[in-house]
Amino acid sequence: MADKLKDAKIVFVVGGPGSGKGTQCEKIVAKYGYTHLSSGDLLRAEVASGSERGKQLQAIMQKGELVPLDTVLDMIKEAMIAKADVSKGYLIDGYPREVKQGEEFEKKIGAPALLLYVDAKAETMVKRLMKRGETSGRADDNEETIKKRLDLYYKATEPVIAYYEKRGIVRKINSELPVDEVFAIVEKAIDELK
Ligand SMILES: Nc1nc2c(ncn2[C@@H]2O[C@H](COP(=O)(O)OP(=O)(O)OP(=O)(O)O)[C@@H](O)[C@H]2O)c(=O)[nH]1
Ligand SMILES: O=c1ccn([C@@H]2O[C@H](COP(=O)(O)OP(=O)(O)O)[C@@H](O)[C@H]2O)c(=O)[nH]1
Ligand SMILES: [Mg+2]
Repeated sequence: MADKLKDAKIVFVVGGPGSGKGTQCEKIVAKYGYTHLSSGDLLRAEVASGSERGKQLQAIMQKGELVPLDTVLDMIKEAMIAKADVSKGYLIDGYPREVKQGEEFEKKIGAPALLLYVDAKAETMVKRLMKRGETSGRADDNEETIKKRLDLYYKATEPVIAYYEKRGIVRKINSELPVDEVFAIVEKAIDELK
């Protein structure tokens, strides 16, 4: 376990593609000063750097598949350590994607205090992503890749929620509501942590 991160407050933010994880994380950062680390954003930054590794990642992400576990975990850990002296807590957004990723995270970094489960209907998520795709420039915001991301979410990521539910740290957030109403529920869950 990374020594610097021993006492870090860790929140996993899990939900389907386009469920609103990033939107809620921004609001948590503004109010609580947490450090927001989106696994997808970290991967996209590597792609944008044009590195050899980035090129391999791009091919995987374009297909809506999962990048090897160690790659993502190393990136998250590095980013966490870089903020360890100033961070009030960490939002780990879009991770774990599968139970194994959660187990590895806990071995190498630490245990989450809370899992925010951002929940919206498949139909809602597809609609939001198609709209976002008009302006996001994200190579994976297209109909075909969205479908694959959704399938993988239900198959690989939903079991993560069941896994942490057994530990009693899951708070389910209905993200069908308007953003501010969703955030009011999120606030309650974060406030319970203090
Ligand atoms: N009506 C409504 N729209 C939302 C809400 N949250 C997010 N959206 C919209 O849905 C789209 C996707 O939201 P994101 O926060 O990017 O979703 P995400 O879960 O981070 O998605 P990925 O980056 O694909 O993992 C955005 O264009 C938002 O404007 C919400 O609570 N209500
Ligand atoms: O831990 C992760 C996080 C993301 N990804 C890849 O990055 C893409 C975009 O992830 P993000 O969380 O940004 O968006 P989402 O798929 O939740 O809409 C995914 O489809 C995966 O290909 C991955 O492989 N492992
Ligand atoms: Mg996001």
